[in-house]
Amino acid sequence: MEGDKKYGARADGCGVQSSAEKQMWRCIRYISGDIVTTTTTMTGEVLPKVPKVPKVPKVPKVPKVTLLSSDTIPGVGFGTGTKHRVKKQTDPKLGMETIDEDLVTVLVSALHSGFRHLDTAECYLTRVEIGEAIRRSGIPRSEVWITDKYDQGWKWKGVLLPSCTPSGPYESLHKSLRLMKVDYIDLFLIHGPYFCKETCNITVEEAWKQMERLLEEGLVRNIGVSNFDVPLLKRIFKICKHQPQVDQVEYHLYQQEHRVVEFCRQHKMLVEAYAPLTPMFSSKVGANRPAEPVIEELSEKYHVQPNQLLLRWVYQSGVLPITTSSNPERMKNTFKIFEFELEPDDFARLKNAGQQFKYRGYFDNAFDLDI
Ligand SMILES: NC(=O)C1=CN([C@@H]2O[C@H](COP(=O)(O)OP(=O)(O)OC[C@H]3O[C@@H](n4cnc5c(N)ncnc54)[C@H](OP(=O)(O)O)[C@@H]3O)[C@@H](O)[C@H]2O)C=CC1
Ligand SMILES: O=C1Nc2ccccc2C1=O
Repeated sequence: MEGDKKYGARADGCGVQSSAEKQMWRCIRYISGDIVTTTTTMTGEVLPKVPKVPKVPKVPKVPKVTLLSSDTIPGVGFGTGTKHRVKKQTDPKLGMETIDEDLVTVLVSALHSGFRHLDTAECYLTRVEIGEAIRRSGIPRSEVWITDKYDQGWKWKGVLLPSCTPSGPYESLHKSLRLMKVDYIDLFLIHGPYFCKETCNITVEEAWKQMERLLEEGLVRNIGVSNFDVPLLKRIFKICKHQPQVDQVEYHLYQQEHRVVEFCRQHKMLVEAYAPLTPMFSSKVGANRPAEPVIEELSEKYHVQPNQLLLRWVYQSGVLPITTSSNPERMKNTFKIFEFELEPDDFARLKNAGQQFKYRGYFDNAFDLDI
């Protein structure tokens, strides 16, 4: 038809497309979030360069752990707190809404190494990178488990820091969905135990009711806590309609958290371990600590590196490790932990050696060290 010749092909593929029409369709695809390589609009406006969606590499199979809710969570998590949090909080060019490109690169690398479980929190300021990295990785959102945390404010080394969302978890989660550009979170935790007038205006019971509302509205798939000792867990159990699925705590050879682990086992809650590699760092725990020779001997016996031995010990004790690294080789070598098993005697030797020394890197004023 005459008209078709003049204006080129239609979007349904009939005839020949004019360059203006091609550019219009690229432009529409760009605006709708579809990733294309064009850098200019029809009017010549320069768009930011957007990388093509990469091919998702084949990755090792990671076992999943079943929660009381019946949801299954990948057996090792990749954290965006600690070193990543410090960078985001201290670089004046970065902030809650500003993307740290280096962290997005780290996260895409972690996803392409095989991690399908990412850990963030309101106060890490890394929510924005989590959402961006998942989109750039080419991995469907539904295949990645996101854990996020409500910031109830902190008492940290004698300094009082107020909550980022004084009205509670409900507001925090809505902020999170906007920053990540996702429509649900897999697991939402109350980050810490500091419910007091100086840090936030709500009680832990009020916060839990807001968590339950988020669950009932389908905006979060699971709810839980972090850094909660038994007395605080009992307060939740006293008032809850939906019980916590998870308690994320510091857990490693030198901090075995017997009381919390026992309570969680009784209530079918999963314990997650942050800072699982702590015994490797003499800068933290000091030199010549009792587990050192055992870690060395058993790393040789199992032909693994100390980080793999420590992560395996955590996993084999029924606790899900959350680790992190900026180094792609270290990311990849994490998955070796699912390829070997510590013999019961070796597991016990590590456990017993660890119990000869106590070290807590976080929140020593919130826990009783006399375990
Ligand atoms: N709920 C809470 O209150 C808390 C939660 N968390 C969460 O847990 C996550 C993990 O905690 P984190 O203490 O960082 O965990 P880890 O114990 O896994 O320590 C990670 C550190 O170890 C280094 N590392 C990793 N592999 C090796 C190796 N093979 N040899 C030497 N060094 C290595 C990494 O540096 P490199 O990049 O050089 O490899 C990184 O700095 C956090 O990111 C956060 O998401 C953490 C603290 C508190
Ligand atoms: O990753 C973390 N680093 C921290 C330091 C202080 C309080 C909480 C955290 C984290 O969750």
